[in-house]
Amino acid sequence: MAERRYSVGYALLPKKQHSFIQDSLVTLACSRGVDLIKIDQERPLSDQGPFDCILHKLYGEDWRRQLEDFRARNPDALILDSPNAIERLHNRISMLQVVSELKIESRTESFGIPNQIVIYDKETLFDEKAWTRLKFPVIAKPLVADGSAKSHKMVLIFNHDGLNKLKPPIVLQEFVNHGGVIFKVYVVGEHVKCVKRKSLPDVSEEKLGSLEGSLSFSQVSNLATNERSDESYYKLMNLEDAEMPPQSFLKDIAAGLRQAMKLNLFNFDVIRDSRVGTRYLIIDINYFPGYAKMPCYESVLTDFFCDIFHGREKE
Ligand SMILES: Nc1ncnc2c1ncn2[C@@H]1O[C@H](COP(=O)(O)OP(=O)(O)OP(=O)(O)O)[C@@H](O)[C@H]1O
Ligand SMILES: O=P(O)(O)O[C@H]1[C@H](OP(=O)(O)O)[C@@H](OP(=O)(O)O)[C@@H](O)[C@@H](O)[C@@H]1OP(=O)(O)O
Ligand SMILES: [Mg+2]
Ligand SMILES: [Mg+2]
Repeated sequence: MAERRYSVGYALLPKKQHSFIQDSLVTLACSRGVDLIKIDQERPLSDQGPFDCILHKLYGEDWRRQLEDFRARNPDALILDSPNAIERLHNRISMLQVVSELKIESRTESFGIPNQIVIYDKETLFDEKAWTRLKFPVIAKPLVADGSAKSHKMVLIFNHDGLNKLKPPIVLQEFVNHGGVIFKVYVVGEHVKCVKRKSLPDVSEEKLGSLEGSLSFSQVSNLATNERSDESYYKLMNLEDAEMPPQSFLKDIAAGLRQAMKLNLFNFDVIRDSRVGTRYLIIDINYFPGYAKMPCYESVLTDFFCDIFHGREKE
């Protein structure tokens, strides 16, 4: 008897579709019984399908309503991931709150988030009392992380002079020296893959006093290179010497975040505190990141689809 095939309808913006829906992924998934089918965003979702799963990275009330309608009509189908769960990541305070509440068993490593405060208005920005807990340098990040270019615009603030050009609502997060390397941990269901990326260089205490008020930047960790083979990338960015955090530690954090956030598709950014080599800080969590930059993304995603469909057969 022919093996049951599964259909995954995807709804992505053009840039995302171009980067994520590569022939290599479609072909491999198809060979494993999973058909990736583009949802026509010009027509109602209810007129399309049938789908065993909807994979999406779209926002807005109309799309949310269509997904709710789809879920009501197809209670056994999967939605990856639910808009309610994704919403937590659109605010840089609620995004990291889940990390602060995470408990994992770890023998030597510890983790947390950097000291941070949220500033809703200019008055608070210049109110010294609001500052008692933070020390310079700090990174000013837009409070809203909604995928817009604006939500990635950051400013590294070295002293009070740098506060003038900030526009609340923002999060002010202590800049923690971490040796210029960031660890991006990609999560696809139970699959966890850590890669190294270029980050901001350390800021020495001595230099702090003489630095200009601030430095603006955006998505420093997203430097694309032609060949994605990690060895050459790590050499090019001289990242090869940076030691990876223990995989079991990252898997425990990934599993804890997945359970707490009820998300399957995300990555989280980890830096190692240069002052304490076994202390790791989570500074950012992203829904449905750039998986195509992850080594072997085709097999990881295809294995995940098989897990969710065949795993359900065993239920
Ligand atoms: N608290 C911090 N201490 C040190 N460096 C930081 C800190 N927060 C951010 N950075 C640096 O700034 C970069 C961007 O920060 P963050 O990841 O929060 O922004 P983003 O726009 O959400 O990035 P992404 O493209 O990963 O979504 C990080 O990759 C890291 O290099
Ligand atoms: O496509 P890219 O490779 O830039 O992926 C980036 C992704 O952009 P896209 O979803 O619009 O594609 C970003 O999404 P928004 O926060 O802007 O929603 C965010 O998830 C980054 O963390 C991803 O970079 P990565 O963490 O994987 O390095
Ligand atoms: Mg980040
Ligand atoms: Mg981010």
